[in-house]
Amino acid sequence: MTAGAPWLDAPVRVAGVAVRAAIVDLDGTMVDTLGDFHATLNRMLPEFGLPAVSREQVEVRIGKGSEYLVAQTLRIHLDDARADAVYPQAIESYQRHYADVNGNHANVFPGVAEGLQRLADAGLALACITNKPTAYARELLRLKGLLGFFRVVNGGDAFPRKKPDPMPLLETCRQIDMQPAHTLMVGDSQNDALAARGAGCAVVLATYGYNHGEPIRATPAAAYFDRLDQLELERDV
Ligand SMILES: O=C(O)COP(=O)(O)O
Ligand SMILES: [Mg+2]
Repeated sequence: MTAGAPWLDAPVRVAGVAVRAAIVDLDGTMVDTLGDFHATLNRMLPEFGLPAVSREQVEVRIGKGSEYLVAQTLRIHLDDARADAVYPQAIESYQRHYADVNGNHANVFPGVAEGLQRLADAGLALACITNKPTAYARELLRLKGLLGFFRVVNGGDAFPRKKPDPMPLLETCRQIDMQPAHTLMVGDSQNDALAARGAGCAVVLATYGYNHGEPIRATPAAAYFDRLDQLELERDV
């Protein structure tokens, strides 16, 4: 082994893939934030004279960023023209309420802290990519005691394009000085898998996340996991 940072010298086999870094999604992978999204939307909607939404209605609209969530929620009761007309005020209201709600109705999924510790102990560099705004993502990770695991946290506003575009993964690999081929994407949705495929990263997917209401096993992945700390991991490959 040559001198230098341990992650440059020792690839780790995770779910059969030799990697030196892992990029981990936030909502639906590390933290169950459905309650935060639900509470925020139900503070926003009455301001526009609209009825409350159910958790089920929110769940299938998570994962493509706040803009998509708000635009699609407005369309439950409004036609496209009305929804487009109120959108600018609605997204402003949503972001204001989200800042207040962030983390209050959210829980870390079982096995996540232990799983991140295991990946870090194996020598992997860790980064977080989410479609939620960076400031909210950092605050949520801090509140849940997970921020310290990550060298970088990039939200949906960090780059001109969001997942499923590969840009956030490619830019994050550059920031942490890793090749995409040596970087594993850990996510919960088809969005994460598409971004990973476009970037040339392998992907593993959580079985407990959101995935827009679709069964996750329909999306090709190196592995599917029920708990992050149960991912197959082998050192010194
Ligand atoms: O849709 C969002 O705001 C966040 O979703 P993600 O953390 O799964 O990317
Ligand atoms: Mg997700």
